[in-house]
Amino acid sequence: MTTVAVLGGGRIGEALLGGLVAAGHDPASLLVVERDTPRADDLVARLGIVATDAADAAQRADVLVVAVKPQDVQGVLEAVPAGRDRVVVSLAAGIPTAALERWLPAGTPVVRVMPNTPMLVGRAMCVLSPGAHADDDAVGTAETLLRAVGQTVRVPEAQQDVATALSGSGPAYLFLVAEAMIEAGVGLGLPRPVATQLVSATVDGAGGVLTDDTDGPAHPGLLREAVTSPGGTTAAALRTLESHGLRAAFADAVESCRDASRALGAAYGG
Ligand SMILES: NC(=O)C1=CN([C@@H]2O[C@H](COP(=O)(O)OP(=O)(O)OC[C@H]3O[C@@H](n4cnc5c(N)ncnc54)[C@H](OP(=O)(O)O)[C@@H]3O)[C@@H](O)[C@H]2O)C=CC1
Ligand SMILES: O=C(O)[C@@H]1CCC=N1
Repeated sequence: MTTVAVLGGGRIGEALLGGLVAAGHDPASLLVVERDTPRADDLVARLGIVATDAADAAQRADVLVVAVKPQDVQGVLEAVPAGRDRVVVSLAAGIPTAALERWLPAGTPVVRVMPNTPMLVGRAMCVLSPGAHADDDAVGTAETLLRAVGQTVRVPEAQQDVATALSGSGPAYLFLVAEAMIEAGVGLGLPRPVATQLVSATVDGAGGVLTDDTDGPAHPGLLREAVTSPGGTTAAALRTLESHGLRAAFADAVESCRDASRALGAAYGG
């Protein structure tokens, strides 16, 4: 079984490790390098994986996953000794493959990936772009790993910033919408557990309908129309949302996110 080492056992590192364990990956082949010792101990206790240091991880791993904050990536990678062949998969927002390659031993195959936290439940969207030394085998290794925890798609690296703004950060937008709906329901008198159940099931169900391609790809506009009876309740709600500029807010938010990712890349020579 492929030995995977995750450098950084924070939120996305845990989502990947937890998703891999849930998908049946042998926990003994999953290594984590996490400088926060209580957190590392907690991951070991809950997931049955192995905590180790960067040198040991680099020696043992077939795939080295970078899951630290963008500003920590250079330090983590420069501590990786040259040695055996391995694929480096970076989950860091904004950091270009050219920068990753500069910080790694010459010729290291690098795959830049924008994942998202639904990894934890096997429903990630992972957007991949290969670096200069990543051949089809290297990209295939990354895809095989990530398909255990969701879907993958390859894009040219120039599209990674927009991908970050849709699928990487996107779960946060949807959680905010869910939170706002729950609070609205509570404000109108529903008990919080009931409001939470109604909204969670609605988000899950709507997602299921949107991704069901039995009759071809679904169109969200048509699905919305199917809920909207002429002169009915949904039309009243949608009119209110449009009057508050919901579409423009999303367009601006996605652009701000794209720009933030682009600025990170620019800071590292991308
Ligand atoms: N969270 C998300 O939804 C997504 C995150 N990403 C990307 O994933 C990366 C990680 O994000 P996230 O998981 O949210 O961040 P976190 O801060 O939750 O996790 C990073 C972890 O790595 C640890 N760490 C940092 N440097 C080292 C080191 N040298 N050795 C060992 N451990 C180290 C940090 O410790 P300490 O707390 O002490 O710094 C922290 O526990 C980022 O680059 C982000 O852009 C991508 C897509 C989605
Ligand atoms: O907010 C961030 O910077 C990271 C990248 C995408 C999701 N979370």
